[in-house]
Amino acid sequence: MTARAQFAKMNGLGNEIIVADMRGRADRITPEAAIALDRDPATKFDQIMAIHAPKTSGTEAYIEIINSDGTQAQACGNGMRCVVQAMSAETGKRAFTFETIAGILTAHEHPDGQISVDMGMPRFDWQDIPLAEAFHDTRRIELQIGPIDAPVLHSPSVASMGNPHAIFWVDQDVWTYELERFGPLLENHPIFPERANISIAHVTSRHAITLRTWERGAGLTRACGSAACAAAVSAVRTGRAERTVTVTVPGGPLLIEWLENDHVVMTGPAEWEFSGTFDPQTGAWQRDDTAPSQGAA
Ligand SMILES: N[C@@H](CCC[C@H](N)C(=O)O)C(=O)O
Repeated sequence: MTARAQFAKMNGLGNEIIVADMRGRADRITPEAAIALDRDPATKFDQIMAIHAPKTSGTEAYIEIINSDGTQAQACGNGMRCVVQAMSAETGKRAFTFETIAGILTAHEHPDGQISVDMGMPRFDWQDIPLAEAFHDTRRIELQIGPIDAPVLHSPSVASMGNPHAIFWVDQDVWTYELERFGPLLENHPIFPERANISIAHVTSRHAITLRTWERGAGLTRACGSAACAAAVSAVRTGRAERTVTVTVPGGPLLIEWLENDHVVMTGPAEWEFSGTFDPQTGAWQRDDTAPSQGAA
């Protein structure tokens, strides 16, 4: 049996996150372990943020992001806030530089506990998202769902925040749409060769957007930070909003700022729930404060 790794079950506005400490280990979390942890109601999650030893000098850690279906993601804004809170509690530091598969990013914790993450520069070229065919204006692409002559959702903006996003604009309450039905169909639509995160956005003022997201590899979520960033920049590109906007997701509000240097900064909270240890091969786990009987496998 593999030596157990420490983890913290956390959330970022209800985006369910497991922060796993994989530093000093040669092994990785297997897709089977991720799926087993997700299957257990106590550890059900949207993403695992696996903290590995740094690969590049000047960075605190290399962060691997794993969706609940066991696949990898390039970005996770809410998860990154959880990593910052966990590492800030461990080290007393407030500012961090991390590396992910998508590159280097910085983040810091404010005195009031809110955490800002520099999510980097958005990309809009169809090859970068990526799309399966050329669309030279990604503010609005041809894609619809529902009856051909009366689509329920249509003409999304698409953007990459390191990971692929499609934003469908609607004029009414985002809760009136069956995202759980349309999400999986759109996530796996052939136009998205690497699948996509699918959001429904209602712009309620030039500084406010309401958003729901079906996450690639994880499904319906109470919050998706990179989707909030993708919606904010797409709202600016389509003339719907200003560069500073509050994006309200089911879990609460996120402040998104698209800076003049093209970087997108997301600010919001993170919350610790409980800690434990787990086996990165199988997903068998145990709470720190309970007897050894608890946990999967
Ligand atoms: N919850 C995340 C995004 C997670 C990644 C996504 N499911 C993907 O595969 O791209 C966030 O807060 O950004």
